[in-house]
Amino acid sequence: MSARRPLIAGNWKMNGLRADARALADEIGTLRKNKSQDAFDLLICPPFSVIETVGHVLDSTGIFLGAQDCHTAEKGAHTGDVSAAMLKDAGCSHVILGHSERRTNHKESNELVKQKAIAAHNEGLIAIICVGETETERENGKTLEVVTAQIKDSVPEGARADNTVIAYEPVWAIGTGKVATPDDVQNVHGDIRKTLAAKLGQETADGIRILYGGSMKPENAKELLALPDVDGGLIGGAALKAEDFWAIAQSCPSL
Ligand SMILES: O=C(CO)COP(=O)(O)O
Repeated sequence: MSARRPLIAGNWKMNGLRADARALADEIGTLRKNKSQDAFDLLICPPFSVIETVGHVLDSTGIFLGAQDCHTAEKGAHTGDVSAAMLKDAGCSHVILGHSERRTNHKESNELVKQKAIAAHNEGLIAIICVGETETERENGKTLEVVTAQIKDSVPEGARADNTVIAYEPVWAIGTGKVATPDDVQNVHGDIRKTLAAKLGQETADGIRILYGGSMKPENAKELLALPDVDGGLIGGAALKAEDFWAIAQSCPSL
């Protein structure tokens, strides 16, 4: 079991019109309000279009609000993009960066993810930096090599426990129902922490939370969240159902 306070983060991806988003946030907020002594942090990352709507609903629930991407620049001629300053202004405390859906579909490099993380840090946002291998990389025995390179090259030198979270999301496990075995997850998370320690110093690495993401559900959450280097989850599909998201959070070991 980890000594770090677990973070259960919902990545809603491109889901949620205003009425649905409001209803879902309200359901989660109500569950949270009934339990004020939780041994975990909760975070919801809705699409840009409903950030403010969800933020209003979450007000005074203690649930953190985040976004799913940001630009490297503070402002300027970047049609369609949103800056870290704008997210902060809209009430966000966190931003997911380098999700595999962006690394793949938008050709985001490690260097770009790092520049986005620096932009997020400059605005006082917590960057959730995603890493993870593809199925082919895994089959070729390249998991640790790929993830180590992603950590080395996507995490800024200024990363600390209070401004950075890592999410290990094996690409082949996202939205597929396939989940990495607890042994594999612990092995990769342990390796990520070693890489962070070499890059940032042992003490900093010890405090940084490393989340697992990829088909995390109420049925498998307890076993995953009990692993020594798993400090929470980044949840996709199951975050769109309040009771499943809450059940996952309830699976966190108590501190
Ligand atoms: O990509 C994910 C979270 O960022 C995981 O998605 P699923 O939980 O739907 O597999």
